[in-house]
Amino acid sequence: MPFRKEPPHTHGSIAQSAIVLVNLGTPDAPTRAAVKRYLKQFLSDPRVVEIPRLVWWFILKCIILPFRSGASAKKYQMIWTREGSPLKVHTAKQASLLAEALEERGHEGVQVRMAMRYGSPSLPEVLDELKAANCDRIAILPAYPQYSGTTTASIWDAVFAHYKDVRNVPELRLVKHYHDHDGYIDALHDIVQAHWDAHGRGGKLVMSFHGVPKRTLLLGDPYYCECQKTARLLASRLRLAPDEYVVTFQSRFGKAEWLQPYTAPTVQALAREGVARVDVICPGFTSDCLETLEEISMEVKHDFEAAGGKEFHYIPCLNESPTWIVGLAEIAEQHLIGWPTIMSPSQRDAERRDAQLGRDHALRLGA
Ligand SMILES: C=CC1=C(C)c2cc3[nH]c(cc4nc(cc5[nH]c(cc1n2)c(C)c5CCC(=O)O)C(CCC(=O)O)=C4C)c(C)c3C=C
Ligand SMILES: [Fe+2]
Ligand SMILES: [Fe+2]
Repeated sequence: MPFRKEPPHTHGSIAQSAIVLVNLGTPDAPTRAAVKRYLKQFLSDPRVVEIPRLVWWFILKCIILPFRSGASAKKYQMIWTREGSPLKVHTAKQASLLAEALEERGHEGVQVRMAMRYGSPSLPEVLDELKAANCDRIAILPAYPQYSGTTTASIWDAVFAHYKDVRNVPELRLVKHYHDHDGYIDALHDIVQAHWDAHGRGGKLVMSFHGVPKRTLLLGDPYYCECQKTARLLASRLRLAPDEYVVTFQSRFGKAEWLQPYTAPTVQALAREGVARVDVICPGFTSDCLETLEEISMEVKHDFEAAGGKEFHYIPCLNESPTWIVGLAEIAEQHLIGWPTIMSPSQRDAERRDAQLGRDHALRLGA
């Protein structure tokens, strides 16, 4: 197999470390054409839709893309901001705040980038850019706290596919999950507590996670269990009794059964049982996006009120909350261990001397 052309190895150059914060992706614009392009790439991923390729290709091309693209574009128009899609805006800010936080914690020269699994900036372009910046150690940090084959592993597929025809592959670290990490749970706790301090407290805390087909759980995907563990840890940090919170799953796609209970029917049932106020948080989303700002804050709110509920409080995602940036830095730091990102001045001098020796050696070789 031919390998991609790359510049000759530079003897004696000082390799850098990098972190890539990878999120799902989002359309480039809230238009039918852009949403169609995005959905086509997303829904063609065999990790996301597992039905036989030819059958799915037909359904996607003839039914899903023609009908869903326009409807989804209208939803994106409702949440779009002047800076762009909320998912991308928050992920970009998180990446830049993470770089600052790592620097404050004494890490030198760690390049932090955001990338999207679908859409832009794409993983391949970001990984190429890091290669050009001489990054020979890369930690891939998915924006998903809970591992799922449908999301996390799909990022890994894209990373492996990218390096398949690269000769000099960097050292890679893949963060699998952080659903039970103290920094993540603390950040969730602070967001809920701040909301309660400002707006009082409802009768029930609904923790709504993105769903996946139930079949994936039966076939070994740990996603459901990781969501349950996050919920349990958050409830315990908030000192909630079991009857004070409920775990639900949203965003069902297609006709198959997904993880249950579904969010919308659950809040409707709560309203009918006389729960006047619900507080809803989406702990599996680290950035606000279409699924939280439109589906939860608009559609599910409407369902709750139509069933007789009085007050629907949506609690925002972690976004750029200060405790979350600390949490992200702690998670990143655990995966930087052993990489020379913190050096004493004498270690730094030794590294520079060694690089010079490498360059002298290269000159003697005529390289
Ligand atoms: C948080 C983790 C996510 C999992 C798990 C997940 C699985 C999953 N999603 C779909 C189908 C769609 N998801 C869509 C949007 C969307 N999904 C996530 C996250 C997870 N998805 C996010 C963050 C977003 C929002 C993106 C944004 O631009 O804001 C969409 C597109 C929107 C729409 O048309 O409704 C689809 C479709 C499947 C099939 C799946 C698992 C099998
Ligand atoms: Fe999704
Ligand atoms: Fe949705």
